[in-house]
Amino acid sequence: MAKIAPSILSADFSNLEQEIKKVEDFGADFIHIDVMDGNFVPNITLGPCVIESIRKVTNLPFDVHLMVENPERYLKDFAEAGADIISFHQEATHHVHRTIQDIKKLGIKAGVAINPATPVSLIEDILEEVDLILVMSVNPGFGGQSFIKSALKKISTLKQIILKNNYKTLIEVDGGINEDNAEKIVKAGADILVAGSAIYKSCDPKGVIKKLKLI
Ligand SMILES: O=C(CO)[C@@H](O)[C@H](O)COP(=O)(O)O
Ligand SMILES: [Co+2]
Repeated sequence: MAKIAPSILSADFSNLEQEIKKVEDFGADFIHIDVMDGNFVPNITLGPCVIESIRKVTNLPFDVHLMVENPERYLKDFAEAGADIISFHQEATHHVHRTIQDIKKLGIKAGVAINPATPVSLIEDILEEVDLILVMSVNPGFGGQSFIKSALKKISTLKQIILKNNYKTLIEVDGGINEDNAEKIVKAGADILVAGSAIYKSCDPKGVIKKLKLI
């Protein structure tokens, strides 16, 4: 059974407390928080002060997805604001291994995200070090895009390497996930599904979370 991480990027930002409590009541496992800097991606979202505020409204773990250049500059700020997992992009720093170690030194979990065009081979050497790999199934920057099918092959390749080597690394998949394609994604090897618009833009978010959790 996959764990579900609703992305608040598609939530009503004027009412974040209720939007977070709602998905917690409906059985969400994490809150996925998309941080965009207008540089690594062509969109700007939120920073540590918003995370610090919403930290008070839920006990769910905060899964912070950094879509920022040189993420190493902000790790301490996000950890202090309440992140439980920080994932940064392989493409956004020269120092992937060092950045993983720096996140772990802050006492939280470390994830590495890869864009649709980034091959698994580029993160194979750090797989054992990292708590999760965040496979992007859309180009990062916006919610509500369509799932890129080539992610499925990437997920199964990753899963085979993880199983073969007995690594503990989890696979999280992010972008364009809905009730229609979730089964294929979990079959390919996903452990955590991020869903933004499929949950927050639905008239039955409770039903969507329930269905995704049963896969
Ligand atoms: O990181 C991102 C987008 O860059 C995601 O977390 C999206 O927020 C997911 O939204 P949907 O594709 O599920 O609408
Ligand atoms: Co995300």
